[in-house]
Amino acid sequence: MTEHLPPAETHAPDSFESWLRASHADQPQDYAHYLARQMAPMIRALMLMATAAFGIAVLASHFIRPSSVPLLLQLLPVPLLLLAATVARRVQRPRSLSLLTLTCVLLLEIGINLSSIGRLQGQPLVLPGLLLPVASAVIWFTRRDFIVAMTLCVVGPLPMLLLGNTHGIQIFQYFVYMAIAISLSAVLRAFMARTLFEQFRLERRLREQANTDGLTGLLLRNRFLELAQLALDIHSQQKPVCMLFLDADHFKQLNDDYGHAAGDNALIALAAALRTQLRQTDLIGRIGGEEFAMLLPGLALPQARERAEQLRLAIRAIKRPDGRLTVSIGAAEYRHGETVDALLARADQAMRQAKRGGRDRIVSAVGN
Ligand SMILES: Nc1nc2c(ncn2[C@@H]2O[C@H](COP(=O)(O)OP(=O)(O)OP(=O)(O)O)[C@@H](O)[C@H]2O)c(=O)[nH]1
Repeated sequence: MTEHLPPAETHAPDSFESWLRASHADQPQDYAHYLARQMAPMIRALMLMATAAFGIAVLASHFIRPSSVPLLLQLLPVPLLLLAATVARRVQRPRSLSLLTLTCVLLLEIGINLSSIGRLQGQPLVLPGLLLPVASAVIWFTRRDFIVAMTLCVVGPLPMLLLGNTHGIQIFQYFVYMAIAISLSAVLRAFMARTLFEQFRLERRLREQANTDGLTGLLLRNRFLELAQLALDIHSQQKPVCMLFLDADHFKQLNDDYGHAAGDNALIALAAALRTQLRQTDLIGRIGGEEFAMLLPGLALPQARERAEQLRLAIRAIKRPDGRLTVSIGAAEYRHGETVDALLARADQAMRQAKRGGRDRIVSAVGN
């Protein structure tokens, strides 16, 4: 009885869920991590700079114009700020980094408000200037980070302004200063965010190119094996997994008789034929010159052989100058505890047997 195979999905580029959707689609999470990696050193540096500037400003103003708040209390945020900067050195995740930075802004605000108590009017207005550089450090992450950071900048110094002796003109000056600074941040963010995203995409494309074969666009051996091992780890507990090893027949002859370009065209057509049979969970790679491998999660050997037969016929439909393009295929089913290399080696052995048996055929690995 013939079992029905799951339908092949035509838009599943070289799939295993389109390389776990990591290589082709724009990945907001990947991008957030990329940003965190890029921005982390600057964020830490700004935290330290703001801490040092805050400490110096509080000490200096204490000697110039002492406030009624004890100096130690005014300096209380400094160790906490240093702690936040130290923790930030180890943090990689964008959300945690953003939270730490916003905490740093909050601590600065507490310090700024503390140091303003009992001072002459207007004197502490310099300190809110420390907030923007630190708050700006996270505004690239998400729009929400931008809004939270800018709101903190505006709202944080308000107690100092409203409860202190600050007169109306100074409050007005403060808001003009903040409005200019925030507008500037918004404009910078809009342009920088686009540049950073383009750079992220470019770097990712370069990484992908390093993993894919230039001629067929399929995964190269190492990347194929890496992803195949991952797919085995994910799928092999619950369902069978098979590996096909495909090798084009008499390929040297094609090259020798009709030139390398004819051989290249045949390889491109072969890869395209493989792609048309691909499901989301499958994975294909070009693992050698005219050798291809296909991992088929969810298929036991009889079904994998059926799929191999479909592939063999699809490839047979490709014309080469001296006749039909054919492949010899070895099929092997995953055995518990086996590595992907061992599975591939068994499929390879079966393929060699198919060659010895006359080519253009499918052979299953022994022991399956
Ligand atoms: N055009 C082209 N040829 C390639 C490429 N990579 C490998 N080849 C050729 O593929 C041929 C493989 O030859 P063999 O390993 O002798 O195998 P075969 O001639 O296919 O014979 P069987 O496998 O025994 O059927 C060699 O001539 C390689 O030069 C490529 O990217 N483009």
